[in-house]
Amino acid sequence: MNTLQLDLGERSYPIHIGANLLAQPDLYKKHLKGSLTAVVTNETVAPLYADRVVKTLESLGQKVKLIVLPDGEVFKTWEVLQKIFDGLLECSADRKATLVALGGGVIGDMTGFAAACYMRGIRFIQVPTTLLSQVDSSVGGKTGINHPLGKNMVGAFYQPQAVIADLDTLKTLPPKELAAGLAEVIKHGAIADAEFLTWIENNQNALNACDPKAMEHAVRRSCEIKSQVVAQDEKEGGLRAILNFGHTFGHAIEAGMGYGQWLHGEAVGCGMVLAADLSVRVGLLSEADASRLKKITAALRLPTVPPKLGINRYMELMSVDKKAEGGEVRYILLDGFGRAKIQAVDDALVIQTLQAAGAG
Ligand SMILES: NC(=O)c1ccc[n+]([C@@H]2O[C@H](COP(=O)([O-])OP(=O)(O)OC[C@H]3O[C@@H](n4cnc5c(N)ncnc54)[C@H](O)[C@@H]3O)[C@@H](O)[C@H]2O)c1
Ligand SMILES: O=C(O)C(=O)C[C@@H](O)[C@H](O)[C@H](O)COP(=O)(O)O
Ligand SMILES: [Zn+2]
Repeated sequence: MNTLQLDLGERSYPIHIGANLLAQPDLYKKHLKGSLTAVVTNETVAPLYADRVVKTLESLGQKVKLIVLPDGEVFKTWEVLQKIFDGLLECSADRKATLVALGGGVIGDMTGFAAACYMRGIRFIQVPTTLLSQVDSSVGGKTGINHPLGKNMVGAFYQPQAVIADLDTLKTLPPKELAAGLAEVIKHGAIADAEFLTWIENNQNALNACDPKAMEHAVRRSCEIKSQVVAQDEKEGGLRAILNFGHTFGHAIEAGMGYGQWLHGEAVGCGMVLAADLSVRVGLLSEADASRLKKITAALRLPTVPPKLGINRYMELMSVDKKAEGGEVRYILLDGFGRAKIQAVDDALVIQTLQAAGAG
């Protein structure tokens, strides 16, 4: 097992990465305060892994409440969030209760938000079971739900007590979900570590095959990169926005198509290809590098051609991006691999990117 530390002063926490971690009581033990733990999961993950986690918590003397939500991005809503509060109140959870988020990014984001809100804040532990959630969403404390008009529009920065990433859970992940997670892995290489991007390029077969050694490296290096960024800028005052590379276009695809039609990672994969093209138009990135990123994205079985939502619709959807300031949308661009920057871009160039990609 590898353990990284996300340094955030009194909100610092460990990120454990390794095989067979779900059933290790010691990893949960010191993060529990009271005698009740609620495990929040979904209908797909519960039959696979809930029993193991519940039994482990019970072995620590915890009373365990299992809260099973419907599965899907389309359920990342107020109504479904309410089911977590219903479950907590049903078992009279008090302020010492702990939530365990067992699942992918949807479960992690919603459970974290519920933890931030319930009685104005209780503890929670992230137990990510998708590649995407192990390399990205379980780390850094962004929690929340979607709004029909925009992704993750309602939420809170709220850090977990610990992240327990059991690499064995990836063995049951469908190939499409594996690819979605690889999009955020590519993102980490593209924005912060050119060598890591080359490693991804050279290990594409192992990554596509979910090879355990390749997964271990992808998860560990991604968590290192993300932790270093978040430690410097927890609440996205500046630097943290680089983690949003590909997301301005990607979130527009997700909301525009209807949540769940394109997986988050698929939309981000395609969004990164568009953001790289925009970086070329702005004069920051070479055409050769943009084309290399597109090749890597395609090789990891991610879409590189955006859906035809229409140019105006894209511009409308992107105008609600959380990075916008004073009505001006700011994009994450690549200034070469391993170097990202945030800047406003002339609409005309964005439109050129969308038109050239066939988004119109
Ligand atoms: N908070 C953040 O920093 C952050 C970062 C990236 C993405 N996100 C959010 O995360 C979400 C996407 O996360 P995701 O890609 O994990 O999607 P997800 O949570 O929908 O999980 C994907 C699918 O895999 C299933 N699943 C989960 N674990 C499994 C396993 N081990 N075996 C088999 N099936 C399994 C789920 O039930 C689901 O059907 C989006 O809502 C996105 O906005 C948040
Ligand atoms: O942690 C971050 O910061 C990120 O931007 C990571 C993204 O991969 C993630 O999708 C995040 O949820 C997007 O945040 P948002 O603020 O654009 O909703
Ligand atoms: Zn993302």
